[in-house]
Amino acid sequence: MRVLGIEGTAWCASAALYDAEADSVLIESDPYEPDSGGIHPREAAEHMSEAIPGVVDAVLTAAEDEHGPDAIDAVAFSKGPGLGPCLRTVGTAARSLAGALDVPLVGVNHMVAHLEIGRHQSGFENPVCLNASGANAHLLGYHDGRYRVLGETMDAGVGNAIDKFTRHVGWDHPGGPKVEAAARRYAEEHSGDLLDLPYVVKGMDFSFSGISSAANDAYDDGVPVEKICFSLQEHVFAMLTEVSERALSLTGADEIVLGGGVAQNDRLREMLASMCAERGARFHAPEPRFLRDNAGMIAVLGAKMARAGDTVPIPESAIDPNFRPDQVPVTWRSGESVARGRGPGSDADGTDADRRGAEATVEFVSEADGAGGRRVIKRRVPKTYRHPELDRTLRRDRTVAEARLTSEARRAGVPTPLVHDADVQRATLTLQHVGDRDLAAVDEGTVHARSVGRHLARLHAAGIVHGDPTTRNARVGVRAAPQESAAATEDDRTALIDFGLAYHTGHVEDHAMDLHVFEGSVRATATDPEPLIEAFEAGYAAVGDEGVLDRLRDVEGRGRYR
Ligand SMILES: C[C@@H](O)[C@H](NC(=O)OP(=O)(O)OC[C@H]1O[C@@H](n2cnc3c(N)ncnc32)[C@H](O)[C@@H]1O)C(=O)O
Ligand SMILES: Nc1ncnc2c1ncn2[C@@H]1O[C@H](COP(=O)(O)OP(=O)(O)OP(=O)(O)O)[C@@H](O)[C@H]1O
Ligand SMILES: [Fe+2]
Repeated sequence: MRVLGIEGTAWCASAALYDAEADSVLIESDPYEPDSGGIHPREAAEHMSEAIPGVVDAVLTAAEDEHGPDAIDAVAFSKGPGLGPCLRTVGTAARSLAGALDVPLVGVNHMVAHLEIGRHQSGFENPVCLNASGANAHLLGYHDGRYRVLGETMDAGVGNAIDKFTRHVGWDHPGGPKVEAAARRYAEEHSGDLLDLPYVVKGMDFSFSGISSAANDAYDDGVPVEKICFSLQEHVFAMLTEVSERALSLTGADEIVLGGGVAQNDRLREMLASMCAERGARFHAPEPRFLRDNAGMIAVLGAKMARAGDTVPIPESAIDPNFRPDQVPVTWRSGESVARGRGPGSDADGTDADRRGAEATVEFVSEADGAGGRRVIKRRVPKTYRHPELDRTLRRDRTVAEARLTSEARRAGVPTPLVHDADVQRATLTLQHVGDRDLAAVDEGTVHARSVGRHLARLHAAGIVHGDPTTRNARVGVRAAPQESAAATEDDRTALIDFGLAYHTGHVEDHAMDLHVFEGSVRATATDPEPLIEAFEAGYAAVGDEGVLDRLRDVEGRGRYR
């Protein structure tokens, strides 16, 4: 099968020929380069109208010269997400070409194409996928016929966050490669001294708006631009690597593929490769021509979809500027799930064997402490992928936060482990052992999910957010609560752990994010997530503020393709 792909979601007018038998890809691209500032949608669309015919013609001529007039079996195009005016131009070109050649048309999701090219090349079966592109940043995992969004940016895409700073400094678009070059110069010429910038992760979600503004302010205050570029990269890429590691830990997957234009950055690839090497996970990043926007990835996924019969009649081939990756029915893969690694005895099964979380190693010890209770020793081990200064700060701050807020949460009526000892220097906590297993390892978890809802509502009423309430950070058992109260209630069967990302806040938005993080983890790990989510929300509503649930709907509905 040979597929002609067309891409033009924002800046890159591109056409490609994918020959499935030879597994070869020919790509012709014509980029739009704005004279000043960022991408102007109208200019970008004009560029598409001018450039698409040329790149399509080049690819079609090459195909027909080699294979004759019936060279093409299907036409695939980027249906979204992207800039509406650009998508419409490309859609029109694709429809007329499919009509003229009399072949089927395939409508491809651009973000799913960014990740499928890595899966195709690596041969990995069930990777977690990190898409680091201009307008987006998200982690995806396959589960039951869809790519679930395990985590994503709550505001700007990662490339856009970097480009926002370079625009402020007056550099031309795209800014990413210039930031990379400046950061490399700084690392070579200086000791790699780091500027402290906001570092914001919430479970597997993250935010870049604070860091872009802080970088702009630092520039206005006279901090050398190379130092800001270096520090921007160190913070932003460490955030992406941390959430990727958390996704591996949560799902039990042991493979990662990377996609998107920002993935051309050597430092990002280096951090991910080093994190994976430390965990014993496999890592793949395609070569640069398949990372930045290109029609090659559209043609490759188009061929898989066409082979699965997933073509679209021309009247139904409308573009969708807000097309999310989790809306795509994945017709070209079978039913396996990214969370397959959670059978008994595996690291993610949540029963009691020493384990490695995303941040820490956890050792289970039987302590002769009079009460005969078991303990866990949690060590936040240094992460060699991140800058030593950033690593020290994060490990110290999180150890302190965990010790303090685990205890405060218990005083607010939420079952949490007793903190026996905190060694801040070594970033090590000794905690009471709670529960028999993680909620993620339980098949019938609705009772526990309801309790997690009530627990979070109590926490929020006390002005605390958990920051990482996942199904691996809820421990369940006949009696998971530490207190020996006479009558154990239903809520005593579920305890919350891992308060390293917890903080004090009364903001509805922060409370809603806690709910969003929990629901994301349920969708990532549960076979049938909906009953758990319903029970969780009912539990929250019974104790907490309905306004937070309204805000949750708002968080979920926000279009993030800006
Ligand atoms: C929807 C679609 O139009 C959009 N496409 C897109 O964002 O183009 P892409 O080629 O994936 O990524 C471009 C971004 O990639 C950044 N970039 C390119 N080279 C870079 C480098 N060496 N380091 C950091 N960023 C880099 C650019 O600054 C720019 O922000 C998307 O995939 O989100
Ligand atoms: N007090 C405890 N009692 C029983 N089990 C625990 C306790 N603390 C941790 N564990 C177990 O160890 C695992 C990892 O611990 P924890 O979540 O605190 O580490 P982490 O590295 O921060 O993990 P992640 O960031 O992946 O959630 C938990 O999922 C749980 O199975
Ligand atoms: Fe892209």
